[in-house]
Amino acid sequence: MSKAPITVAVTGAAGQIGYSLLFRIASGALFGADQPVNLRLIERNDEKAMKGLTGVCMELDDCAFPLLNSVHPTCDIDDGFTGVNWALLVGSVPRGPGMERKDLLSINGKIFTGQGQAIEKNAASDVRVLVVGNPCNTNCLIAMNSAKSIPTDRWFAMTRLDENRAKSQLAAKAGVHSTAVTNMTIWGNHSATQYPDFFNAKINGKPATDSISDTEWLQGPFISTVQKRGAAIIEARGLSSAASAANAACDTVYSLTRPTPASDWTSVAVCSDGSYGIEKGLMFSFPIRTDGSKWEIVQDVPVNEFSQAKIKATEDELKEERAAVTELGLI
Ligand SMILES: NC(=O)C1=CN([C@@H]2O[C@H](COP(=O)(O)OP(=O)(O)OC[C@H]3O[C@@H](n4cnc5c(N)ncnc54)[C@H](O)[C@@H]3O)[C@@H](O)[C@H]2O)C=CC1
Ligand SMILES: O=C([O-])CC(=O)C(=O)O
Repeated sequence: MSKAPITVAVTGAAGQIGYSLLFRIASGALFGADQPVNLRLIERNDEKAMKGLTGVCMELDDCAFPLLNSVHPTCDIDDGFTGVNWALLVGSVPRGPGMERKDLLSINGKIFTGQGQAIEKNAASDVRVLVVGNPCNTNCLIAMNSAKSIPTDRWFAMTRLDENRAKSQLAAKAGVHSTAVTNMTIWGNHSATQYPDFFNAKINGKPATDSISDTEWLQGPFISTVQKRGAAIIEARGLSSAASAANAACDTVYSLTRPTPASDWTSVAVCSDGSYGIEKGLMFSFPIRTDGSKWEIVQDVPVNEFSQAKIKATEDELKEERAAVTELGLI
């Protein structure tokens, strides 16, 4: 007997990331080759956006995906989040050249109060939420605080693109394939203060620092390349990264819904429980392991003085962002 479909809402479905993401979801990349999905596609109440969404729905039809059970386009968020098991919150304005992601707080932050409330009111009782729209950690904080009856362990903000970027950089430097790089933690904010932790990363099961002895590169260009990769893509493309962001969203949901491979972990921002001294309640990226349904922050990852200073800087930035959205009345 075929499985009951999983219902996935995607906001900003007619945008750049949406255009890469929806076809992956419909083809089974998130939940597997035997798992049907319903898509609930949410766009702004705007003629151009909704017309674009109509075109995307036509293309989804034209793929005749075996696993795609239904597609429901809407600009009504209550309707859009009805019965959803996963809500992928992508819809928001991307930054342009010269902007930092936190410059988007006042533009995008308000989207997430209404969406949090609509998810609380309409979603399935097992709903899980992944925020992609920037600044994603603090947008997630806003949505989570607007939906207090949904347990805090259901809320995630995406730092997997940073994890993937960091793995690729280490792999290129060590002359190995990116799959040889494991245990890659991104600590903190999806921003230029994030800390890609090379000390605890492994290459072929051994400390990455055994393969890469260039400490100056690890402490300097490696970290700053990962931190500033989004800006470099905007500079090169004139548009923010979309295909790699959609790919990372798929990876995030995939990793959260399957057991984490032995002795590895993955990075995603979750509501801090005070682990590693990070203030409780901040949406902070940690090393995470899961059995496919319950996740935990990996404890006892060594944090030396260098790492501690980097982790503190990104925590401080998240506190500043939280103060800014508190000031704006969003939490
Ligand atoms: N966390 C991460 O690693 C990454 C996050 N992003 C962020 O993802 C977001 C989306 O990026 P793109 O798809 O490239 O932008 P885009 O501008 O191509 O698409 C955004 C879509 O969202 C829609 N939208 C805006 N407000 C909405 C609302 N209130 N409800 C529903 N839909 C709404 C727009 O109509 C548009 O179709 C941006 O904030 C971007 O900065 C992008 C790359 C990586
Ligand atoms: O940099 C941006 O604004 C888009 C983004 O989040 C990324 O590419 O990491």
